[in-house]
Amino acid sequence: MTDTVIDVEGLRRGYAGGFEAVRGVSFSVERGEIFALLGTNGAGKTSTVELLEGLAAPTGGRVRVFGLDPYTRRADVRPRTGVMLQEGGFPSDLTVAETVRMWSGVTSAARPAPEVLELVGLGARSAVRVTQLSGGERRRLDLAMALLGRPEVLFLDEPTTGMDPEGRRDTWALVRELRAQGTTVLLTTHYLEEAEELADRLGILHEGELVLSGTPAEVTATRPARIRFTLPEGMPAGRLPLALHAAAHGRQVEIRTGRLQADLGALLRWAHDTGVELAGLDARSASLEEAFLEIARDRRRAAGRSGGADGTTEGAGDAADTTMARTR
Ligand SMILES: Nc1ncnc2c1ncn2[C@@H]1O[C@H](COP(=O)(O)OP(=O)(O)OP(=O)(O)O)[C@@H](O)[C@H]1O
Repeated sequence: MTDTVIDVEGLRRGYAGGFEAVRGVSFSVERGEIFALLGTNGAGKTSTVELLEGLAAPTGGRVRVFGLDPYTRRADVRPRTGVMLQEGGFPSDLTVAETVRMWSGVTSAARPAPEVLELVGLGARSAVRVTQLSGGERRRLDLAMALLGRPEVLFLDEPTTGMDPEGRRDTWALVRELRAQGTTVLLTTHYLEEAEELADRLGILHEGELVLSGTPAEVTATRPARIRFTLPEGMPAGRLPLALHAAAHGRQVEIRTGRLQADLGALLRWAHDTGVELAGLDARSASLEEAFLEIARDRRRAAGRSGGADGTTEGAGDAADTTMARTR
């Protein structure tokens, strides 16, 4: 049986002045799932997450966390959630341990300071003043605060920005460990590799609309795979099997296909039968990064076609049509 922890339906957020940053977003997150919200700068990620955190009331639609309205029932919802904001804003004259203790005072059933600092890899830095921490270490401290109350739901807004590769890997391992213990995680990130590594499902926001969502594999499957190779000298690309739509630049060939296995099979059979060696043969599915960039480009192009001077993408086609079945 599923246990829906976050449920968002037709969510809208308009700001004073009339700008609508979130335009009818719907998705749900099950207990123990990691859901990533992706989008370019200004896509509406933070505006959405703030509504889930109960920091503001939506101007339209509905959000439920544990079946409760996080804005009107903030007192019930907040103690069960952990929030890692983009800017923690700690008093910088305190040490790391003092900062944790200060926060513990306003957190019910807080983890002991040494435990939470060990969790985020700051155990050895507890006596250091916050002002002396590196950017990545501050993000770890932000994460420590979010974990202090053993939350059932963790909101992570760009958690690894500023971290070095090791810090990022450590944080990913920790987030996976938390998921294994049943924590539900809603993550926003600019790092597509991070979403690919962590997310069970993800949603791509563009100008306030959720244009695509699904598992990372489902999202990348909406984009063509690519086969690349170099033909031998004197072998024209026109000799390739007709079914393969190849773009050739000299001897370098690139085939874009929605049927990777079938086309790769046909290519290899042809190469075998004709005795042609395909130098540097490389066949791969689209990466999440490619899918993300193409979706943003398609949407911009579609908006241009529909003449939406205000940037709206109402009715703008192809990417929206590929929305996955589990988007609600
Ligand atoms: N208080 C506000 N008043 C008016 N407009 C706002 C306000 N806060 C955000 N916006 C606008 O709403 C849009 C979405 O902003 P938001 O911060 O949610 O995007 P984001 O996807 O989180 O971006 P980023 O990746 O840069 O953090 C932007 O165009 C932003 O300028």
